[in-house]
This record gives sequence, structure tokens and C-alpha cells, in this order.
Amino acid sequence: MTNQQNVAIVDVKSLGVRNVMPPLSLPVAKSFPQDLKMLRKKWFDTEKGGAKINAWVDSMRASSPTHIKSTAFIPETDEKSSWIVHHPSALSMFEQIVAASEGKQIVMFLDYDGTLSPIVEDPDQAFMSREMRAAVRDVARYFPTAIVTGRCRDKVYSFVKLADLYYAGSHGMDIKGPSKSCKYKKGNQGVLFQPASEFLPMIDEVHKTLVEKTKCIPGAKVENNKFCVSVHFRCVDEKSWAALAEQVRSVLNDYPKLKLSQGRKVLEIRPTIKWDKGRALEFLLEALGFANSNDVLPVYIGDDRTDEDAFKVLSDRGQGFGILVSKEPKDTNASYSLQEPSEASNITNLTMHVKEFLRRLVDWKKLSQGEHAP
Ligand SMILES: O=P(O)(O)OC[C@H]1O[C@H](O[C@H]2O[C@H](CO)[C@@H](O)[C@H](O)[C@H]2O)[C@H](O)[C@@H](O)[C@@H]1O
Repeated sequence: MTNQQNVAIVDVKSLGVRNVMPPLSLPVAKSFPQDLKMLRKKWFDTEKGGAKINAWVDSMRASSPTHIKSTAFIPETDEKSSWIVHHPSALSMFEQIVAASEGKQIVMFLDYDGTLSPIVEDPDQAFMSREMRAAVRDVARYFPTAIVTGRCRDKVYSFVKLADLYYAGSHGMDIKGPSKSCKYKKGNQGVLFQPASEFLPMIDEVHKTLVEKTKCIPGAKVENNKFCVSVHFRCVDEKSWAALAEQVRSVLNDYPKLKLSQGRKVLEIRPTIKWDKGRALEFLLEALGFANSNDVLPVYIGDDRTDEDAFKVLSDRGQGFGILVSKEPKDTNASYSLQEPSEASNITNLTMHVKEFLRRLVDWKKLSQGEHAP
């Protein structure tokens, strides 16, 4: 199953934004054909009418779980149970996962927001719990571990505060090794790769322009992630989404070397270079000496669309496992899932399952090395 089969693709070029790739995609599950039809029709209608910005707003709506839920035509339980068959819980499949690592080095890749920290309204308050930090620290003692995030690298480091990890910030465009020697690599490895460094002044300029242009839209928040910019609409009234999208579009029009992608209630602007979390994962495997090796089992845990690039790399390589953190069935290239079925709130905390998975991994490793698990 590929993403292409299950998502409606909006060609952002035709929205008036030049040199944009890849296309902005609407996450509409296969089992919601009515939604898909409706969104496509709306898209073509707006094209004809010239009100192109509506397509952006539809996409923003489609990325909101409440909207996916409220427009579901197939009972959620049926949808969910068939999805779980294809993407079983990584906790229930734990034995199979570790069995697959026999004779191989597990390398852990962890997304930050929605994976290690719960989704909250204010991006500056997305702290990880002390217990989660301890779980990540323990994992990094036994397995090379990287944080792969859309956030600015310094910002995510200020949340995670662990020196032994690799950090790939700005969707993998800013990669740094552990700041102190670890057993996999000796010495402070410093910055390893910044493929978009020439974009730094442009991103800074776009950030400033967007702050200015969106300041009249209550709740809008523009975040400078160094090599990319996030425009948050989580706290923006839905009535103002079109106005916000229009501001973003008008800025992007002046920057043909930037493209738009979408995350969880966030519009993300980044360089058009062919680099993403999947390429970052490959880069890090190479940096760790596992370029063309069969002796490695990469495990990537993430919750967002941008993590799909990494899941896809793993499924294309036929190596390792992607684990999607989600309470909703979603089209994904991940093999497994971690979820919280009873979660009622829109602001979710699915991360306890991630913590549990990390703990089990450490306990299993300790036992297999003859150490005592707690
Ligand atoms: O790659 P990630 O680590 O998942 O980062 C993706 C974006 O995460 C942050 O935004 C998201 O989390 C916020 C805090 O919970 C939430 O308020 C927001 O709605 C989410 O989109 C971060 O602020 C962005 O810069 C990242 O690109």
C-alpha cells in the first residue's frame, strides 16, 4: 500500500506558489471515499472560480482530527480494527520486533512533538516529562539514538537536555552528533550536516515577514526553526484560516525556492532541496557506519506526516520498522502503531505508550546482556 493510493494530492504549484514540491497532500483515508470526492470536487470548483485559497483551507481542515472524525461515513470501530490488523501495536508485537534484531544493532530514531512530548496549544510549552527523559536516556545507553524533528535543533535540545544523542533539527536539515563521547563514536562530533545553510538569510527574512503579516490574526504563531518556518493555526479561529493561508501564500509567492508542507495544525515553509527526515535517517545510518549494512535494525517512532518520509525509507530498504503514534487510523508507511484508543480529548497524550515501548526495549536489552532489569 502506498501513500499515493490513499491521499488526495493538491498540486500547490497551481495555487500560485512556484517551484513547490512535493505537493501538499490531504490525508483522506481510503475508507472515506465520500470525503475524497467532496474534497476533489471542491478543489476543482475553487480552481474554476479562482478562489484557490479554499483548497488550502480544506487541507487545513482535513488535517484536523475532529474533522476527520465528524465526516467519517464508516463506523470508526470498523475502520480502526481493520487498520490495527495492518498496523498492530508495537507493544503487542514487541517480541517479534526484538526477535528481528538478532545479530543486528538496533538504532533508535525518535520524533519529538507528539511522540516524546504531548501535543499542547503553545509550542513553547511542549515539555517532555522527567520519566520520558529518563526512558530516552536509558535507551541511548544501549542503542545509538537520534531525535529527528521539525523544530530548530537548539530548541529541541533545550527540551530533551541529553548530550549523548544525535539531533536532526529543521526536518533533518541540521544534524549534530553527541556533544560528548559515546560508545559508538568518540569525541565531540559537532555539526555533521547542514544541507540548507545557504537558505539561512532567506528563512530569517520570511520569518520576519510572516510575523508582521499574521500579527492581526488572533492565535496565529510563527516559529523560526532555523532552516524552516512554522505557521501555527491551532489557536486560530477556523473563520480566520483562509486569511492566514492567504498571508502565507502571498509571502511564498515571492520565494520560489521555498515550498510548503503541512503538519499538525501547522503550515511549514522550507527550502525546495530534496532533503527530509528520511534522508536524515539515511545520513545518520551512514555516519554510524551502517551505510550498506545488513547488521542494523533502525526503529523510527513518529506521529506526523513528515515522519512518513522516514517510514518510507525503511519500508523501501526493507530494513527496520516504522512505528506510527496515532489515535486515528491514518494512511502510513509505518509497520506498527502505538496508540491510545480511549483518548477523548483533542489535545492528546499518546506518549505514555512510547515511554512504555522504550522501557521494554531497555529491560529486554539488560536481560539479554545478563544485567538485571528493574
Ligand atoms: O517533527 P516534530 O518534532 O513532530 O515537530 C513538528 C512541529 O512540532 C511542533 O508543533 C506541533 O506541536 C506543538 C506543541 O505540542 C503544537 O502546538 C502544534 O500544533 C504542532 O504542530 C513545533 O512547534 C513545530 O515547529 C514543528 O515543526
